[in-house]
Amino acid sequence: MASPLLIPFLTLLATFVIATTTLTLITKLFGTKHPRHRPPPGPRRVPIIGNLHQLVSALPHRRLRDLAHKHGPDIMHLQLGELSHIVISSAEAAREVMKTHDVVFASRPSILGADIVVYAGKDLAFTPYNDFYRKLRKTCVVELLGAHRVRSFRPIREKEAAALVDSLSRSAAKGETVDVGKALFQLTSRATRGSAFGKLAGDVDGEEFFKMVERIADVLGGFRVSDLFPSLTWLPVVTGFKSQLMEIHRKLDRMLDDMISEYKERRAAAVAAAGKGVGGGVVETEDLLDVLLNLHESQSLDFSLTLENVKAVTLEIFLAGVETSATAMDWTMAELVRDPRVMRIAQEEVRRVYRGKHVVDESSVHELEYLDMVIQESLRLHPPLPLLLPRESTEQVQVMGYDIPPKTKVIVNGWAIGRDPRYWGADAEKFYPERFLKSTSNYKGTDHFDFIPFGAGRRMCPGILYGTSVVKLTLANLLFHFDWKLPDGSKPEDLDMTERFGSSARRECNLCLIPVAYDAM
Ligand code: HEM
Repeated sequence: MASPLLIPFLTLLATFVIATTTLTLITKLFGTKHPRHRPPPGPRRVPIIGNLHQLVSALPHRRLRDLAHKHGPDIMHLQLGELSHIVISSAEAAREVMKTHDVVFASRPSILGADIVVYAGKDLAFTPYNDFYRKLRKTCVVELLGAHRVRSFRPIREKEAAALVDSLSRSAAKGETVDVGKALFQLTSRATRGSAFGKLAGDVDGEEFFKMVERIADVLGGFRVSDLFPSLTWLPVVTGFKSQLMEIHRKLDRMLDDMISEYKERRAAAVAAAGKGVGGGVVETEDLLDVLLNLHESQSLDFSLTLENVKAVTLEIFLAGVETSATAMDWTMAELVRDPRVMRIAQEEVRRVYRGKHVVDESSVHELEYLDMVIQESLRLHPPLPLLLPRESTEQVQVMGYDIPPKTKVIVNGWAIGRDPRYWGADAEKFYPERFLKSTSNYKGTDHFDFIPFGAGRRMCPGILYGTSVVKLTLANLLFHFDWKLPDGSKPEDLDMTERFGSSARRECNLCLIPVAYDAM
């Protein structure tokens, strides 16, 4: 006979076995509701510095592409100092970051240089994604960089392009070699100065201002140890980096204050002359500083645009617009000189469209379709900001099936995506503008995410129209009025295309060429 305890024991045992099996089954079936954290793949890291040592020996966008090939062709995790980063290297992953989860990734991480120099959160490019940012962005897009405003600056662009042609014609007459890269940088600087504060009497030293802007661009470019180890607050102090930033900020702030004072005096005089009394009416807007000061004084926005915002945005237009546009033109000219076939087709087009005219103005630039493809192809191979601008996640999210915690820094390798054979075929590295005849990709970045020189989504560059207008008109002038030769009998294929990484990915060597005047008659 069975022990009286045996039946309850067996019942208990059976219940336990059934319960455990059922629980295991349920966990297996529905376990995805509480998945384990699944980080993106990435190379092994070492204590303290993480993967930082793997970025030192090459240009960051190239090194990141090589690492991504090995460890995560779509998305890769890197620990840079104290900060967790993801690197996006495919169009599919870029779409998830800049479209599917655009709001989650619309913030920018804090960067010491930007915090100190660009008025800590009062600007556009480095401000976190918040209500203030959204309102400022809308104002900039509508009031400063929209089609209407960019059209109003057409005379400035045409004047600067004509001045460059004059100066090159003088060099051509003497058979001189010209530093074309430098000339293009001066042109974008002057055109931006004209649009931003063209009405200044000139007392504010333009040269000095540009030198300061260049210094900021240098301190904002690349990866800074002080940004990667934010807990070491003493580091930028002992290295002198912080005081260097403060000095740049103080100087620029003073220059911007002087500009604003001059503007205010001139505007007050104009208002008084119109018999309206000081501060009584809105002065007709012309340049960007005028527009910003009008918005500041009239309080017509649904947020308060402070004088610090005015200064930050003015500064940022120079920071974001001058070097990027000049770099884009420099690369395009270098590619054209290296490829006489493409140069010939582009020149034939512009010389046909402007036949019989002495001046290449903006009236017919929209007809230059081949030149458009040339510019696109150059931006594909040489995006001036190869890693766009850094972003930061604001909440937990999944990208390509991997878990990304909040406050993860995001690097989008637009350069690698633009050269990826998965989207651009086996000849992805070749300069071949005709590929855009068939391609439906364009730099608006909203379709395929395989060509994003201006970024995409909420943080996309708001200066596309402004930038491409300068680039296209200037190049059309260079191609119409001149043929181009390399100095010292160098061959096109010998042109050095080495890059250097800074605030933008420029060419390492200056582009020195001999202009030969073309007789259009
Ligand atoms: C060929 C010329 C240019 C290129 C290649 C370029 C490229 C870019 C890129 C890649 C970004 C980051 C986008 C992202 O994070 O997704 C950006 C942002 C920005 N760009 Fe441009 N840019 C150019 C010209 C300009 C010009 C002319 C201006 C102004 C006059 C400008 C103003 C800005 C600003 C303010 C931002 C920050 C936007 C934000 O964070 O909301 N850019 N640009």
